[in-house]
Amino acid sequence: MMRSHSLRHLTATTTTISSPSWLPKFRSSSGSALASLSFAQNPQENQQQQQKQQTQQKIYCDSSNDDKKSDSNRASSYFPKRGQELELVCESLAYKGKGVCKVADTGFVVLCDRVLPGEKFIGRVTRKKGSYAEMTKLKTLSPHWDSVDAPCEYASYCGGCKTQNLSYEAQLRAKEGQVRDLVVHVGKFSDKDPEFAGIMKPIVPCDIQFHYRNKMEFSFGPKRWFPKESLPKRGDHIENYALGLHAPGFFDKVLNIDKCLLQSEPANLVLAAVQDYWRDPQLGLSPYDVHSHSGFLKHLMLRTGSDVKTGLPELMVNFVTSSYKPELLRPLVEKISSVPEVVSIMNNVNTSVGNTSVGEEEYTLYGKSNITETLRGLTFQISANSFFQTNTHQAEVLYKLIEDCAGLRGDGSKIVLDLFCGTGTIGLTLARWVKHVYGYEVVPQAISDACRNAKLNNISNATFVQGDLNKIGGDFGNAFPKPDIVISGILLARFLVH
Ligand SMILES: C[S@@+](CC[C@H](N)C(=O)[O-])C[C@H]1O[C@@H](n2cnc3c(N)ncnc32)[C@H](O)[C@@H]1O
Repeated sequence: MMRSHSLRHLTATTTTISSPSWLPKFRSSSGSALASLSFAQNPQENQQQQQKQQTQQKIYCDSSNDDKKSDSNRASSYFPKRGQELELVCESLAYKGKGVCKVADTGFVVLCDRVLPGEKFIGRVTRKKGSYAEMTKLKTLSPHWDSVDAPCEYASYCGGCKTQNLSYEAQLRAKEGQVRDLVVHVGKFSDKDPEFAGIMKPIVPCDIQFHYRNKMEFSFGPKRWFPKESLPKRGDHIENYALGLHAPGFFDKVLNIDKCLLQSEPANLVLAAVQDYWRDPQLGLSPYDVHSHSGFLKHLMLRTGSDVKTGLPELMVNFVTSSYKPELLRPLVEKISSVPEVVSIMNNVNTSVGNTSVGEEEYTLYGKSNITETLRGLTFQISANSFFQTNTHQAEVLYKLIEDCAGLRGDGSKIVLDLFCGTGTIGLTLARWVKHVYGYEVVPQAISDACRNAKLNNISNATFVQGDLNKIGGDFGNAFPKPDIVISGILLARFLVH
């Protein structure tokens, strides 16, 4: 890792955006000052697991270059037909949790949802996508390694979680593989480079695997979606309407759920209270239909923060509706406000036909218009549409890691540039150690949150500027002194290399 006088790029997450023209301005002269943070690798790889992987590779992967060449030749001439059934073995997990499989003898790549590394299964080809195909799983023939019982009753078909039946250690390894692939193939770093370990940090597992999410968004829908294996039988009583999470890959299919293991217990109490009441015909509430664009209730967003003084959870409930009709929501608001943790009930009105939850107008129906959270000893006010790291517990760990990687000596001499700063949380947690923080972000509300949060924490050495970083000109760097540390919360690894 570079010493503090050279420029560092700290990457909290990696995402594809094009490299803007101004970036070279901020590259260090040595060109290698990179501290990329990755939540991706378990350093204590279990030996047995490695053996399993090696065995599996022998069976399913071609490792020699010659084999790869002939594989790609065979793959280019082979294409499975739509509807064709194939017996495959999942080799690894791709981004978003799809299983990567190769058709025997051809090397042709097929992606399949809900299969896990090592699992042998029969699947049906659903569509062609460029040089690969997608399929759905029909039947598992032999289970994957590291199989565990998923604690959530909806896990096998809910779009919210895809790998709950894979042990946490295996999930970490899969994520590590994905980040490594990005860093190597997109970022063009060599994992053979002795300095690679300094570029891609080892994964830091989270101590809590459930009830960690501080924000969940559920959708309302006119019809409940059922997976094939649990379709209702003739004569079954089926409640109308749905409130829950989407079926994987479908914006218009809502799986009704009463409880989500990702969110806090108080958030589950609110979800249960809404489920219990919103269908009451006397309320006259209707779910929004994404096809006919009729109906009132679009989304239910639940955010959990904590009271700064007591540390106890505090909750924001945000109803996203297609029009402003507060009288329709009043009975629900009365019921939900009786949950002691609820301190804020908001209404975002979104009249567009899109599925987004950010309203053109926002109203406070009960209590305050934001909730609070504490991070690295600072207090943050979070409004309905503010970006805030969704795992507060792990954000604490991540931000500590950023502080450590930045190697700040606390002499107040450094300039920090916090790109894609959201509500400014990373920059603000560093502000106490540096001369000045400059934050850039496209969402105006996030910028006003950042400014408010700076004030709230008596931080005066931070400047936040609203703007689209994809559209800035060559004079961008004139707006602030040459930075010593560049943080980018949304970044393509390639960005960092050249
Ligand atoms: C993943 S969030 C990270 C926020 C912050 N760095 C943090 O860790 O809390 C990414 C942020 O990038 C912002 N963003 C996305 N595209 C942008 C662009 N073209 N210009 C400026 N900001 C952008 C988003 O609005 C969002 O707040």
